[in-house]
Amino acid sequence: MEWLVSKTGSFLNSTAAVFDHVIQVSTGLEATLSPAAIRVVKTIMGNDVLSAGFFLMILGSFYTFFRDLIVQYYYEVVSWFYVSVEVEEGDDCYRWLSDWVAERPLTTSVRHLTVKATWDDEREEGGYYQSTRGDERPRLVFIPGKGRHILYHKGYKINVSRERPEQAASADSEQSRLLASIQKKQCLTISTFGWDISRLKTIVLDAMEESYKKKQGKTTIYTTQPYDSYWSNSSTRVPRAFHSVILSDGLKAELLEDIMTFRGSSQWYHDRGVPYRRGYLLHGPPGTGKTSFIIALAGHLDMSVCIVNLGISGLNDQQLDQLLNNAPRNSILLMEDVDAALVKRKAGKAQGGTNNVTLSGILNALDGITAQEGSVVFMTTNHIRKLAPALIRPGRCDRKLLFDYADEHQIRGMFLKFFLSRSAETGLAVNEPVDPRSYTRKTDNKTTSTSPSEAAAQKEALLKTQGRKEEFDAMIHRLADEITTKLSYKDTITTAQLQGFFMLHRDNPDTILDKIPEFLEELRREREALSKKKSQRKERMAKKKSKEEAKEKKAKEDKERRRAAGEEVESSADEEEEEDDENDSDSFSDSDYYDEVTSISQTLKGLDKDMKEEKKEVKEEKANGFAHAEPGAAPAV
Ligand SMILES: Nc1ncnc2c1ncn2[C@@H]1O[C@H](COP(=O)(O)OP(=O)(O)OP(=O)(O)O)[C@@H](O)[C@H]1O
Repeated sequence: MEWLVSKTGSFLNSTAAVFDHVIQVSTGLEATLSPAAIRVVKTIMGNDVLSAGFFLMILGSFYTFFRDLIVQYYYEVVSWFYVSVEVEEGDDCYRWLSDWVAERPLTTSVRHLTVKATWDDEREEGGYYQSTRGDERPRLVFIPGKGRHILYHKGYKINVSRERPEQAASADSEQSRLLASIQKKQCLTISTFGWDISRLKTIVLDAMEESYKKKQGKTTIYTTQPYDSYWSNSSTRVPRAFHSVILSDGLKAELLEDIMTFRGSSQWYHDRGVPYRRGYLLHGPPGTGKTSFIIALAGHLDMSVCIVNLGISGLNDQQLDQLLNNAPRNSILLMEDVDAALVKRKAGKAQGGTNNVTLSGILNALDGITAQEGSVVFMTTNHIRKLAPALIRPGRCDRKLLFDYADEHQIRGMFLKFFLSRSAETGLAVNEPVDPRSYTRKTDNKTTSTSPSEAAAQKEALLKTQGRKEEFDAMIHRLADEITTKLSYKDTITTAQLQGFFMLHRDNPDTILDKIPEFLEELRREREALSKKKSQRKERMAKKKSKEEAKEKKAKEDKERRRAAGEEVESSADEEEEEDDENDSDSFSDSDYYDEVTSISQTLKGLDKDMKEEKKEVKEEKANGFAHAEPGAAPAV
């Protein structure tokens, strides 16, 4: 202890001596310092504790300085021995490289993973399709998570680093900081030891090739996440067979021809200075095949589909513009339910929501699609009347096509699609009782070698089956004729409802005819319930509106009174908002929506009334001994 005290004392003395010496040596300095400053320095030097503290402070500063220096140069020095490639989220390369990394076997160094459940069709090839009692499970994809990881590729070590760049602390509020951090794109860096960059270039090229190979013959669907202004998600799926979508006679062929002509007319557009893009609006009741058609069309034309959900929270005009402009090449841009997005915006605004897509934002984004030559944009809506004329004027929307309730051609087509044997669309042989569990995936069918006698027996069985199939098909055609006399456009059935009905009886097509009255009755009840609900909602809205109007009127009168009394009155946010909406002359009002709903329910009521009258007529005809005529068999409207 004594030793420690004496050592510390001598250390402090020598420190003081050093400072004394410094002071003495810098006598010139003394002349320049003010007497007060010299007094402070001398006090410090004369006090053991103060001079030791001062010394430690200097020591600490040196330590920090050298530590930072080492850290900074360590990475520079180390990186001198490495080559690296960095890519930002949102770029195609990011997707390719992420998938490439996900496909590599993980080493023990990878301890932080991101896991993704996917239902893509890759499981058919990869053999990682899991099944218990025949039911399906998603494929789990494990990807190295945030941080640095090591992988081995062709015998050499690859460092993979996934980081989100540091957040600038300048954002003024917590919310904007959060928003900015979400918007900040992740970076993926791959690096390897040595100075040969060609290895990494090869990896990127391989990743791109792998990605294209996987997408071959598939339809890729791109979507986006809240707050992202790039296509952050993509999934591939087996293309939907084009002939599986049943539209009115000639509509599909007409649309296909239109789009094919467009795709082959780039020179024509350039020569005439017309922006080379084409917009389509598919409108009509829900469940009439609008989305299905677009997906099938993309598969047929070997294009991808980029789906923008305009109602997604956090999406603003600028992001929408970026999304539309940065859509992957050779893709169809699909904006679903455009009307709903604007209604949501109004509701969102009222509740302080974050959806900021405006009508003018959509218009600008549509007009500004310049990066993509030959863009094909599809919009869908259930309520065309709610759309602003500016949105659907030619140039933004070149073709408006009604996807209506199923007509006879569609009813027949849907029935044949479900029940005709060897149905090319479904691959199901429906002349055998179809047990859903007997439907196996392509990969489950193993090719086994057969002996000549087995082959002959199989051939005979096949011929027999063939004969039965032809018989069965003839029956299905007869049934289809009868069904189209019982159901018609007038029944206001959507193709989705038909699909549900036929699927319900898929094992017994011959019972379908008897089930039709039940089916129609069910639809009628559904419609009634829906229109009741809608009229109740309309009443509620009208009440709410009149209350709000009364409140607003009162507030305005109050303000007027105060203004008249000479008080200073600020214009409220509400007033400004109101002005905004008024300026937004293209926007539609809620009342339009309800007008439309009312008109639909009135049409339905009218149709029901027509049917009742027809039934009455038939009864009368029967009573008068005329030939039997089925209700609902009136010609299509
Ligand atoms: N015309 C059709 N041909 C074949 N299948 C159809 C057709 N219409 C609807 N379907 C089937 O009905 C379901 C719903 O169809 P889809 O989503 O395409 O309708 P939609 O018109 O886009 O509806 P919404 O307006 O609500 O988005 C799908 O399973 C689809 O297979």
